[in-house]
Amino acid sequence: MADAPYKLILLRHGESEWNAKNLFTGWVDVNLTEKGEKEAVRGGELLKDAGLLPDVLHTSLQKRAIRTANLALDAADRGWIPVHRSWRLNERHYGALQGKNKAETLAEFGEEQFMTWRRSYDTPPPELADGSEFSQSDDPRYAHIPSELRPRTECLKDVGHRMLPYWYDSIVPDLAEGHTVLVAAHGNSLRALVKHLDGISDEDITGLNIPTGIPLAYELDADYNPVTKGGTYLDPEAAKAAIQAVANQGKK
Ligand SMILES: O=C(O)[C@@H](CO)OP(=O)(O)O
Repeated sequence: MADAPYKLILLRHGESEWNAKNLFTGWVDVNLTEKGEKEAVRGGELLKDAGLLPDVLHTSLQKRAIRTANLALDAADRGWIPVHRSWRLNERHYGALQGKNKAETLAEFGEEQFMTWRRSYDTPPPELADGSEFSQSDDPRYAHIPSELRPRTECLKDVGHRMLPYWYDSIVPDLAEGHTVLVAAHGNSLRALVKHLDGISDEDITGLNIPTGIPLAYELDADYNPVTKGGTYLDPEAAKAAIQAVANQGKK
């Protein structure tokens, strides 16, 4: 289609071990649960059924996104496509909340503070000390990032700042070449990308949640703006229920 030349698919990883335990995760590199693996396979089947076959994959450096992409692409028989990975697609660094239980945090600090940390645009949680058991300060996959750029906590605004250079420098050039691009990433790195694509305000982004394992397809016009705001979930009914479940996290 001439007026919608570019195809982009966003995929949040399937349920992780720490999603299942209701823990703030961020940069901690947890694996998928069995349910998460099934969600990833189903995500790939949805791509195949829709005839939306990725030509190139971009992922974070975290195994829940990497494994989700691999399982989904295998299910769509596209495990062979080229892949690029970047820390810039990682989940938001959750600072000192990493490893903490969401329900306990809500009970300890109250709903306003909890939601400010979880969903406000520009208030990060307290920093996580280097050397903490939940810190990635010694993780070799991040050794190339200069210390002053390596996050110790992030709000969504910070995620946008570190993610968007990757969008412009690495993902847009693949779209420009006519590739159908799959981005396998995380709840908050994808919220930052959707905010940018759909032009969502700092206030309204607090209400946006991304479900696990359900592909969100965008057709983009010549200026890389969505033809349909918000894109299209390939399983809209399942997405609706799963979005509500993410929004309610902690409140159980
Ligand atoms: O814990 C996290 O890293 C994220 C995603 O699972 O949680 P939340 O949806 O609360 O931002």
